[in-house]
Amino acid sequence: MIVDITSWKHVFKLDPDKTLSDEHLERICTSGTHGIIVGGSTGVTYDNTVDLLARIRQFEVPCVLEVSHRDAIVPGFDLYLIPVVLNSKDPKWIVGQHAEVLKEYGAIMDWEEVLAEGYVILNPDSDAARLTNAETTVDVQDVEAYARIAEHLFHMPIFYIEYSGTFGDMELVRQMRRTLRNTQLFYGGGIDNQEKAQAAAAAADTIVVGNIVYDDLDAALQTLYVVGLERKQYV
Ligand SMILES: CC(C)=CCC/C(C)=C/CC/C(C)=C/CC/C(C)=C/CC/C(C)=C/CC/C(C)=C/CC/C(C)=C/COP(=O)(O)OP(=O)(O)O
Ligand SMILES: O=P(O)(O)OC[C@@H](O)CO
Ligand SMILES: [Mg+2]
Repeated sequence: MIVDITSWKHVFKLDPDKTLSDEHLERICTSGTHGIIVGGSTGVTYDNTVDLLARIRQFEVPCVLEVSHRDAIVPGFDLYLIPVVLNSKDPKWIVGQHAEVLKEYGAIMDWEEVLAEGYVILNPDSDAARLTNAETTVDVQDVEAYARIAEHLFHMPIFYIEYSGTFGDMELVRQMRRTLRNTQLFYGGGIDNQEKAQAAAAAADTIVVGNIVYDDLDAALQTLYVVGLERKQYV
């Protein structure tokens, strides 16, 4: 199944490197969220990705892989999201890793199942920022330029403002929504209650809820209400 992400308002991001009980996984997957992104910046392996995919596949929710490591490209996901870190100071995270992988898979890939994500990583204290050597000292004009590069130069379907681990600047997110025409705006980082979910959902097209799933599942499920998703039996 190839999923249509353009209607996604809310997704959970599950990290193969973290532990989630069967009961909690069921509550997430049957919550009414529009999709599950499997991904993380560190500790993601082929084995822990296969394991998480198999567990999620017990449920009907769309499940996509956000590729973060070449050794963890697992067949069987509905779609593959490929991060391109536009504010990285190291080309390895913009095209380098990608070129290495495409030397191996390029000729046999089904491009219909792959979407590029133009990332801007803005929390300097996150693993993702450290790993990719992201330039996080940026202003609204810088981020706007990245948004235009993503949409108009690279024709990327997704522009992702990433504050992983902390709640970001919603005025900046709103401004990027005004700047983008067709590219879909993802926001992720620090959404850990209804109020923050409401603010992020008002600013971005799609909100991504990650860490709170592991820290406080009930709070994670509360983030669904504000995007108008149905209350399910476990909430
Ligand atoms: C055989 C088969 C199934 C083929 C399918 C086709 C396919 C998918 C081919 C791959 C094509 C391709 C071009 C792949 C690129 C491979 C690659 C390794 C790219 C590099 C990606 C990248 C820039 C990774 C850096 C880390 C990053 C930005 C990850 C994104 C997710 C993210 C920020 C998670 C946050 O992590 P988390 O741990 O939750 O947060 P903290 O930072 O706070 O810890
Ligand atoms: O884990 P949090 O801070 O919710 O961030 C979600 C997601 O954007 C991480 O890639
Ligand atoms: Mg991590």
